[in-house]
Amino acid sequence: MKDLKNAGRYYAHYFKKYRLGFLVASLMIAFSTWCIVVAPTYLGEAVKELTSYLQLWGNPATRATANFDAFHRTLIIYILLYVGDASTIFIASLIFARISAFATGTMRIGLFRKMQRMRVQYFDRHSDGDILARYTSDLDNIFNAMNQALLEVFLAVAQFVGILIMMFRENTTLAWVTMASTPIALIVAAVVMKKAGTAVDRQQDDIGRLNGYINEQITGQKVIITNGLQQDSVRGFQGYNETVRKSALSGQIWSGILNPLMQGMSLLNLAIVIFVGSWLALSGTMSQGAALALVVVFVNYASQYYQPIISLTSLYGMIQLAITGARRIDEVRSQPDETRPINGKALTGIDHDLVLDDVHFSYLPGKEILHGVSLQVAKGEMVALVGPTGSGKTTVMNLLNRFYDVDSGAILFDGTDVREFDLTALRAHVGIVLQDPQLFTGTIADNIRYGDPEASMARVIDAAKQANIHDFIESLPEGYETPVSDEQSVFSAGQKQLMSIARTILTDPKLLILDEATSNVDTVTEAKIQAAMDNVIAGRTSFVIAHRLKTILNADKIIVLKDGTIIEEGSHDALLKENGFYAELYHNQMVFE
Ligand SMILES: Nc1ncnc2c1ncn2[C@@H]1O[C@H](COP(=O)(O)OP(=O)(O)OP(=O)(O)O)[C@@H](O)[C@H]1O
Repeated sequence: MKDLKNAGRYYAHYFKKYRLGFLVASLMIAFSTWCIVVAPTYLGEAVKELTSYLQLWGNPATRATANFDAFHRTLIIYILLYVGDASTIFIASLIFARISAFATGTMRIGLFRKMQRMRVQYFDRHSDGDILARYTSDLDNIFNAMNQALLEVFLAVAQFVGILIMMFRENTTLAWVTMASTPIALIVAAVVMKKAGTAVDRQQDDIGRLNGYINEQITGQKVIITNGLQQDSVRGFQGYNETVRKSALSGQIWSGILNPLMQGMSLLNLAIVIFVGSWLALSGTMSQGAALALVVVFVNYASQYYQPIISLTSLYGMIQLAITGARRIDEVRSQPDETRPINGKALTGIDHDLVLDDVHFSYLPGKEILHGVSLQVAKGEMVALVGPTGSGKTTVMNLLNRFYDVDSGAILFDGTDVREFDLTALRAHVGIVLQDPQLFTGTIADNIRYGDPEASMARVIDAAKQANIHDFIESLPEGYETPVSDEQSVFSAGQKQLMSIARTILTDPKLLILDEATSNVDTVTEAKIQAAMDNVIAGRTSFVIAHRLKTILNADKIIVLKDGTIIEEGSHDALLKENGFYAELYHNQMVFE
């Protein structure tokens, strides 16, 4: 029920722009409903005309006066009513198709815009597949439901009300007889729908697990091949596949049972109406023609009466998926945006120092990761963060750039808390080279000027030269215009890393953060990356997160983090002299280098 209310609110938000379209479509539906519920009375009328014609024709005295004029007129009106019904439904369906296409388009762009404003935390806590599914299957489910179900729901409700009104106008007794079985039908429908809903939910969960398994096996394919685990992989798949088969079958049985069940009830109802109608006709209170006409009219109504219920139940699955889709997209919409200070201060650079003052931080409540980290970095200094895995190095980086905010303490640029700066200005001055470099669809030049799309070609080339990647780019047949796509990248990890360093150099950041930039590359590329890093670091205040200590020997200050606390701090030589944790780490590594 809560889901339904939320979905109602969600759709109302997107539909309010299309009020006029809804009004016109509603008028069309009202007219079509009027046509469809009034038509049976004309059929009854035609039967009456035909009976009276036959009576006149059967009597030689009146045979000359018998004619088909009235019968034909009534039949023409009857046909026109169906033409009116079909054409207005056609127009209404075009209007709904238009509204659906525009509304889902707006939802998609709204979702995309929202993603750009949201906190990094959301992306850290949700898998890529889950986020992608909101753009694909959830929005598709919403579109399908809007496109197909919206018109049907409007029509079903209007027709149901229309048929009820007309039946009571025509004959109260037969109207009650037609309606008598409704409570039983509704109870049956509710029970089956509940069963079907549970089965479909289980089916979707099982499909989700199957997809997760496939995704994992595709990503880990090389590990599977090198360990000769192909057969095990197939066996694992069979298990998931079997579960999906079973739950899909159960889902299909419960969903499929509803329609024939309702059709059966509708036929039973029809038989009862014909029986009672004929009994009423034979009881002699009406003329023969009127009695026959009444039976014809009610046979029509009784066969239409269940149609709205049948179409609503057959749309149930689709509507359920759209409600779930709305819940999942609304969940994204209701995520908090990044906190941006009102009238945030401008940041032009770091003139004196950068200070972390007793910083405490936790990703999850009650699980503190950084326990009172304090350090000072003078302008232009290079600081290296080292420490065992999970010690909090990347977390410090996340705070400098305000991907997350501290729980207590502060990060100060020239004495000003980072939370007071305009967020865009802050990010413009903080350059990050990530461990896993990201390339975007476009050309190499586009990728290098990604942070400043207006940058001239001369600046692009200059950045590439500083990043030691210019010669490689020039050696390509299309040079800087070589197409790039992260998905089908033909570049090595090192080449991607160098392009990403060039991208950072081009934005000329005042604070630079390099996260493990030399992992996973050969020694020649490592030397190139090291040289590129030296170029980009020169004269800039910078943090380097490194596992390979050889790359940070010339750091002005090395900070050793362990379990979220700084345990040692100083230059490489000073720390070696201290002969503590860093010295041990360094000597251990040198054995393998
Ligand atoms: N988004 C997150 N949500 C919850 N906990 C997180 C999140 N990111 C990191 N952590 C936890 O915070 C701790 C510090 O992680 P962090 O990534 O800062 O370590 P690290 O020193 O950079 O490690 P590594 O050298 O392996 O990259 C770890 O225990 C990790 O499990």
